Amino acid sequence: MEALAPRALLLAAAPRSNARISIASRRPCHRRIVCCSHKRVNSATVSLEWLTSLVSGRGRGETAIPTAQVRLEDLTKLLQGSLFLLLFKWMGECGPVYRLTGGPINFIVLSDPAAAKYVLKNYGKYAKGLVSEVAEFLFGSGFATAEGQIWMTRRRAVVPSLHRNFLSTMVDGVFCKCSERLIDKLDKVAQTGEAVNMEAQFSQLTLDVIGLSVFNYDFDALTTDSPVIQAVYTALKETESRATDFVQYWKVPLLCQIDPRQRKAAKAVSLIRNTVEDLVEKCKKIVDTEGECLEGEEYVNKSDPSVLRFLLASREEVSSQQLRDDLLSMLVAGHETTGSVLTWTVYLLSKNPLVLAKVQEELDTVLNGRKPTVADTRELKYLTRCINESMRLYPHPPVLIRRAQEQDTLPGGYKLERGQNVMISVYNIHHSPALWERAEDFVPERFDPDGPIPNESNTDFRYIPFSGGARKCVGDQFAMLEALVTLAMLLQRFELELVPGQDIGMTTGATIHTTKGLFMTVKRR
Ligand code: HEM
Repeated sequence: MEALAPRALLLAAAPRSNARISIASRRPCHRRIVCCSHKRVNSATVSLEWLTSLVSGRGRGETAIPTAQVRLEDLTKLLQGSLFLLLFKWMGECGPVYRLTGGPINFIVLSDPAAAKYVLKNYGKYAKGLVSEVAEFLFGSGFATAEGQIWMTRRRAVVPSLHRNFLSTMVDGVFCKCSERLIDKLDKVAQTGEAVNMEAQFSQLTLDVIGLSVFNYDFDALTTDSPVIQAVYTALKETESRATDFVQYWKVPLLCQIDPRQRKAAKAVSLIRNTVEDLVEKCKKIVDTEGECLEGEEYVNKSDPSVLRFLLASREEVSSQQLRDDLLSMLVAGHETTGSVLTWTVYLLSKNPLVLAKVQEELDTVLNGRKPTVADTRELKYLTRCINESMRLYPHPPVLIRRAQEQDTLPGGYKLERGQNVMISVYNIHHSPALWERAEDFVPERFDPDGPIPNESNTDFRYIPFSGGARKCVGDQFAMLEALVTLAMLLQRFELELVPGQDIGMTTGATIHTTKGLFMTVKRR
């Protein structure tokens, strides 16, 4: 949820027509960002060391933390919205702990599992901070970004709704149902031989899944192309932008009414909120007419096992607005994340035919053409490792953000001031050659299929696709089952081949997206 397009860095680095920037070899001008006395020069030869050296004197006692050098050639990646790739490059230059700064931006970037573990396990000392502030316009007081007491109470209320009994009901009632819908759609495509954008299909499928599971509402996005998908994407992009805007102009209501970006974001948020509100109202009416519902394990056996129904049935007192914001949190957090996991897993499998063949052999042995049950998913060990490995290579989101609530010292002796923003680069940790053999290769076997499912605890925070500590993902089991069932159904039925000649670039919209889609041809097996 927190991947960043560093607008302030971008603006600071962009060679504007009247930009006054200094040449690397000259003494840096120690005034604020737009320094004044240096001549304009050919942008191609300009280094931006001045930008980073501006703050080299900042924060006494932090000298042990090197500062990343932002250069002009970094602009392309910044413009493509793939800051996380630059964070990786800077890790190579600066090591696993460094400072990233420019204009109002000042982050300590962590690519070290011990430091990440420390920060994630010390929620309280390290709050969500910046993320909560910039995402408030979307999530309101929803528990995905709320802090302190609200977060604690609401997380406690929601977690039982994702009980394993709930998940087993979901496998057939929702995951298989939505996958069948996708299969029907792909069957038609297979007959025409046309290429299909699988990224878009997975985004639609996961919206249908989260709609049914959280609200018992069928968006039917696979058939009708719901506007909610674009709205969620727009709102998350706006969250990213706000995290790195030079001037927080969006705090001024009048400017929000004028600025096209803000108007677009406001429209998107209002669409999402209205949708959630309608669904809550509908469900309330049903619950009222049925009288008191059952809770917990008994409850999930009822015909509507949605999270909303569970929360309405619970004895926990909650305002309508808080309920709506919590559900919105789940809708947004649970949609694109799983969609992106499906996209990149299918991409990786299509690039690794031997791995794909092994997956299909496992599917044929375990399922023999059947739909998977919960028990079957436990036997799909190799496919599970493919998903685990896909989330290592493509973590969603690629960075996590926290803010130090007090002065502190990280493992390794790195001192942080109170209020310091921290970026944990999950992408860097997952790609670090110091931590992984053949770090850039897709090797599902690196996680023993007969061993435990990799997580933050059994890898000592080398593997953290669902984060760790108190704010760890609440939907991790849900997401893994959803991905397993979808891929099992899809890959036993179809051969998916990448359309040749595509440039599958990466960008972020909280999760890692492709830049132009993932076009594939589909053939029945
Ligand atoms: C493979 C898919 C998914 C991935 C990779 C993923 C990843 C994450 C990560 C990394 C966090 C923690 C962020 C942080 O530490 O700052 C998180 C939080 C969260 N996720 Fe997921 N998630 C996935 C699926 C889901 C699903 C399906 C749901 C809902 C059913 C969900 C609901 C949430 C919520 C509500 C939070 C906030 C928890 C809190 O702050 O207490 N996620 N997710």
